[in-house]
Amino acid sequence: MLPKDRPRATSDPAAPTVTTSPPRPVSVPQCPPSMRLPSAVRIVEVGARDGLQNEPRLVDTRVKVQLIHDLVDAGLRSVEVTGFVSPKWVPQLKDASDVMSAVQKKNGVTYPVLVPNIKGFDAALAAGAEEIAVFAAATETFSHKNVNCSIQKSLDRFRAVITAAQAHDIKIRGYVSCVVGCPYEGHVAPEAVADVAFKLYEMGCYEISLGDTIGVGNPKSIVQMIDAVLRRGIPVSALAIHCHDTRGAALANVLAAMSLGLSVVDSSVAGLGGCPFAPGAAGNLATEDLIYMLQGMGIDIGDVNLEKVIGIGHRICQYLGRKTSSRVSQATICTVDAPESIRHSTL
Ligand SMILES: CC(C)(COP(=O)([O-])OP(=O)([O-])OC[C@H]1O[C@@H](n2cnc3c(N)ncnc32)[C@H](O)[C@@H]1OP(=O)([O-])[O-])[C@@H](O)C(=O)NCCC(=O)NCCSC(=O)C[C@@](C)(O)CC(=O)[O-]
Repeated sequence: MLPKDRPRATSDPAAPTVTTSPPRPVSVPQCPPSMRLPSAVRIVEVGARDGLQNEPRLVDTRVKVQLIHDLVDAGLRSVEVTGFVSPKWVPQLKDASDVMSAVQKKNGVTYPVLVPNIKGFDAALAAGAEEIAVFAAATETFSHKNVNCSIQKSLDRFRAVITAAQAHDIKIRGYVSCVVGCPYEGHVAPEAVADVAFKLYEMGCYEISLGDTIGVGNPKSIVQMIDAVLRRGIPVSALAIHCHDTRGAALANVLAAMSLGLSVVDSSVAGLGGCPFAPGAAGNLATEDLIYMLQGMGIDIGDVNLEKVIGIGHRICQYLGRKTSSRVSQATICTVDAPESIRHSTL
């Protein structure tokens, strides 16, 4: 209100009445509430599976095994190895048994593998898997495109897989794809995600990874979706976030998820990846970028060596003949002449 328009407190009967209310206490500007972020985060590295499954050129089995060994050597403690899926559907992973048998497992590291049905479970078991991941979708069309059946049918298959896995003391992780958007159906209702996530959790998945498969989420839609999942009854400790970086929002989305208490984050070295049945989906959030952010914020991610992960990303990209998607990695190349502290460490 401009001064000339301000109501005048005079005895002029034409003047607007000014009601005087008791003085209000001076309000001190509040600092924005600080985000209640978890003090520790577990990174689930999915580069060897999600990262490579969409590569057009067949990757040599030895290269995959070396990649897995290197990632573990760099300090990552959950490294997804491969998928026991139909080779007709995903030819890149047809060497799943060979990769799994060649991996030299280390104590304290988990090596989950994707399993779509009992056939895949039997093969994973024979290859020595100790943790599997089943994968459902929040939309019918994506479910058909990815696993050739309805959501309900896929859950029925997973029930059989989970029962068999439990009989062998094998841990089961669950994925839900298309948690905010679907390449075929568009917007996805948070409640639809919550339904599928809860069914997987109820069946026995110890952790549910919520996948923004095509990277259309933003911090607001991610929070709304997770909120619906939490309200459905899954504890936050049983949730993980899996963001593809198609539109550059993956890191922001991870931080939004963490602000709700999520402390497990999937990522892929060099940002490799994408689902073959999700057209337009780019790679995952780059592990290098995630490490840089979390270490810089003082969040405990274990003894993970960023420099080593950057090196692994460069090597696998060189092999694949592609450019890394990791911004941290790109920045490291740009600043080769800069002081060591700027090149490699978090500021
Ligand atoms: C589910 C099926 C098998 C159904 O596929 P289908 O064609 O309906 O299966 P089927 O039972 O009719 O079998 C067809 C053929 O595949 C064989 N077969 C059947 N099962 C297996 C198996 N497990 N391992 C090896 N072979 C198998 C089976 O033996 C048969 O061989 P044939 O008799 O014709 O010679 C197929 O659709 C499939 O394998 N889909 C997997 C797709 C996939 O891997 N997608 C990528 C992973 S999901 C993802 O990336 C998203 C995620 C997890 O990262 C999170 C996110 O970002 O959202």
